[in-house]
Amino acid sequence: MLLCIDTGNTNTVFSIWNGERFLAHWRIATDHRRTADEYFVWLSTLIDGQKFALDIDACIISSTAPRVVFNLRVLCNRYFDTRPLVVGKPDCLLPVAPRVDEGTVVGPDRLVNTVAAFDRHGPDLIVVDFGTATTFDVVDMDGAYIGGAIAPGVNLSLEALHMGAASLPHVDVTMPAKVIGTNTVACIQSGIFWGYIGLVDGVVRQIRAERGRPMKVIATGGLAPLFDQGFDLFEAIEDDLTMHGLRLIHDYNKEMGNG
Ligand SMILES: Nc1ncnc2c1ncn2[C@@H]1O[C@H](COP(=O)(O)OP(=O)(O)O)[C@@H](O)[C@H]1O
Ligand SMILES: CC(C)(COP(=O)(O)O)[C@@H](O)C(=O)NCCC(=O)O
Ligand SMILES: [K+]
Repeated sequence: MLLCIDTGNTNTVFSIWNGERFLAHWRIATDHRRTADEYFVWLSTLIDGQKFALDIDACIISSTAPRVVFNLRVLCNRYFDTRPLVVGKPDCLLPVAPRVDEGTVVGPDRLVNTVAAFDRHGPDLIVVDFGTATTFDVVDMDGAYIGGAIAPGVNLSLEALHMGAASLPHVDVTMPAKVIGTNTVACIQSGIFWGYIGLVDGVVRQIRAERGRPMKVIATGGLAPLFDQGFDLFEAIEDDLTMHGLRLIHDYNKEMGNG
């Protein structure tokens, strides 16, 4: 079985692929101090509640938090006796190389999303990922990542308001009933919700104009459904996009005789 690990700046998701389908998805807060032993205790406890044995013989990691990778590598080596593929490292092959400015280290999550979206939707796409940051990844005709946009994530913006303004409380993101808020919480919710609708719409519009093409928009990340309530911003919402991409990249490396 293949263990796919997707580490974002906020959460890390572990998924188990049995060659045909994902058997489980488990989520833990991202913390670079967590040791390989701690990961394993946590995984073993979760596996106890399942109908399958934890029989891992391959691992692939995508991490937007570089410091976490060391302990994840140790986990794979020590407990599963495998050398993990780490997306973005030279020894992990990608079907198509990104075309960006020399020296740019593209977020591995963006490379993985690109591979997954191209596989499912073909060429000429914009992938929007609502994670810690809200990212826009542009996928070219041949499936290459060719750049995009990075905006602060929804929760990061809410947190920044609370941190920077003495009288503003921490507020949960939701779609407000009205645009004109009549109390502080409703005002913040309106600013964030309608602000992000405008942000996504605006960035997509500008990318399409720059490319001179319609381009499909695929959304992923926990907050994507919130922004899809009747606005027709996205062609599809796929919460398993990153995991699908990790599996594809693993299979591609295997086909190429790598690892
Ligand atoms: N279903 C959800 N509803 C509300 N907030 C969510 C949901 N899923 C994730 N979040 C929040 O969205 C932010 C981004 O989460 P996540 O997609 O896991 O980010 P990352 O991949 O960068 O770690 C976090 O603040 C998280 O708490
Ligand atoms: C933009 C990101 C912070 C998004 O990370 P996430 O929200 O998934 O934690 C990450 O993709 C990253 O660190 N990128 C490096 C710069 C780049 O992609 O150009
Ligand atoms: K992300």
